[in-house]
Amino acid sequence: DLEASEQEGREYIMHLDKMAGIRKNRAALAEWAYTSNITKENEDNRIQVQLEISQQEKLAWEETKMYRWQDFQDFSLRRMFKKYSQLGVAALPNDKYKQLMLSISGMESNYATAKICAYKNETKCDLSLEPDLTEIFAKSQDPEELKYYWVEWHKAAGARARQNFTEYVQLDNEAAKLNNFDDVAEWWQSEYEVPDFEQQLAKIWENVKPLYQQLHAYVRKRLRDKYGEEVVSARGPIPAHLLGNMWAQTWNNIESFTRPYPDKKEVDITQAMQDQNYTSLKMFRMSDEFFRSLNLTAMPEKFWKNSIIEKPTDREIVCHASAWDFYDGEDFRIKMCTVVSKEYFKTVHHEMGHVQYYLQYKDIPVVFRGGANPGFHEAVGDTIALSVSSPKHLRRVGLTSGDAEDEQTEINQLYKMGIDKIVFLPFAYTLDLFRYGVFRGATTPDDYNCHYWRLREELQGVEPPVTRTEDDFDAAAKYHVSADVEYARYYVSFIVQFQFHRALCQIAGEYVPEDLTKKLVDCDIYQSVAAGNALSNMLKMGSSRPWPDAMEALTGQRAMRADGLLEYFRPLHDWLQAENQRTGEYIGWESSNIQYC
Ligand SMILES: C=C(C[SeH])C(=O)N1CCC[C@H]1C(=O)O
Ligand SMILES: [Zn+2]
Repeated sequence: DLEASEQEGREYIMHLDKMAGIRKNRAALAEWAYTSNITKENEDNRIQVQLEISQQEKLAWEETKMYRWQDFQDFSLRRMFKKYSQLGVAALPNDKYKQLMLSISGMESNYATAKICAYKNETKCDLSLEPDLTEIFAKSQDPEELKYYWVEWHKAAGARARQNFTEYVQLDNEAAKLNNFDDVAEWWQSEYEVPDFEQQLAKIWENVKPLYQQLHAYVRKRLRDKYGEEVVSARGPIPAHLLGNMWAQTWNNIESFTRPYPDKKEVDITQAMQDQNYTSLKMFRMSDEFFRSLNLTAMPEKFWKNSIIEKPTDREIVCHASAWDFYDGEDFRIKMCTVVSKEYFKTVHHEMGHVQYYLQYKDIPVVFRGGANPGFHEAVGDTIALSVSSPKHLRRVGLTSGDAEDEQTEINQLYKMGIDKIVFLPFAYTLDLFRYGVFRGATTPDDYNCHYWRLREELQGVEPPVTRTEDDFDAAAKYHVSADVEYARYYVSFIVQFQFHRALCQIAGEYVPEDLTKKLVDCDIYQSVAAGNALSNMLKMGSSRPWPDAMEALTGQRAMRADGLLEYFRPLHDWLQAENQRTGEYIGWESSNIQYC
């Protein structure tokens, strides 16, 4: 009868979940071994382990089909079976599975080991993306030098990945179909468990676009003031290499010469950290201390022992920052090539946020050890970093003596946050709109680069520094495209983190709407146990319930909405509109004169 089989089902699935934890631990260890020491031997071992594990997953998957779990009464039990009823890439036959793994690791190792020759010094050809090119894009204000490095990197990491990427699309789509999806786009979107996910992304963009266009217009004017009409036009897109970042995804490195009130003291914590002899470890210790101040969980001993927080000198590793769960309840790690700078301070918090999520949900079934949706996992660390980057907190930890709060300082602060958070949204939206089109076949290999730049121009209002052709493949010059990592999660994160931040600030008594002494922009939840407990209650849920339930637990809202972000930046939006009116700057952009299709 149903009762007995439901009880049998429970015993079976709990056993299967335990075995799945052992498999995921083994897979993570093999992946860690490869990405922390890129050698052919470690790549072969990783693929060998993945193949063996996929066989075991297939057997487990066959067994789940013996249970009529759809009829079970217990919500969690049904949800566990539902998740285990989806096999994933292991549904591919062995040879195709292996081919898919090889094409992805081919792209990823190319990206991780690509070396560039120095500008005006062709004999020095050992520059890496991290830390070398990252540093150059953060500091250089020479358009020709930036153009050179932009072109070289996109050649080495983008064009060279085109063949592998084309193969990966084909094989990953086959895997999607074996999982009853039309294509990978539908598979990726199923992670968000809402039928109108793509419409929600579009709606949010419509809400944020007016603010972005105002910020874009202001920045273009300030760049034209600096580089001249020849380099930055009055009504066109902004050349992508002048925005302080290889992908123009965040513009915080151009703050020093574009901020609204330049005579106000600049808040440059990179300089302060270097002056105070900060080390990478100190940044990690400070982040850990912030989480502990909220009554959240301290990083365990193994974390400090096993993590790799600086680039090794004796081997090649994947430097792109990552946080790891080894699914045994005690081994959690971060791997990143930290440099003492404001950007990496933010990334440390971002990665520590992932590990805190792992710690909060480590005692629930393995299958539920994930973000309520992928965007939630990306939002935890950033939400904490919104408090850390407040002038109040930076003063508290001695990283800035900054002016007392006045209207101009506040606009400078909101501008600093805006060129990090607002400008990121059209970039993130572009990256997966592009890939949705590729997986759906609307974008074919001979349109890859043309469609990529068309979206970049339409949504971000940026243009390539030089002519592009289909010999190029600029999308893969971004880590997540070369590493098969979905990107809409960051778009979601940059929206929901402001809903989380607002809720936590109210719980901490740091934000009271209409109370000018308790403004959202000044909120710092540091040491608020009440806020920490509320955050913990949401994080402990993992993916055991649909994400609107998790969102409601913390914020009382059940929908992802731009209103948190728009409320936070309201004063900046008003200021930008007035400033662009004053200067007569054209809002928006006409099509580019650079040939890319
Ligand atoms: C830091 C990580 C690892 Se999950 C990352 O990839 N991020 C964090 C913000 C956006 C995105 C990027 O770098 O493109
Ligand atoms: Zn992340």
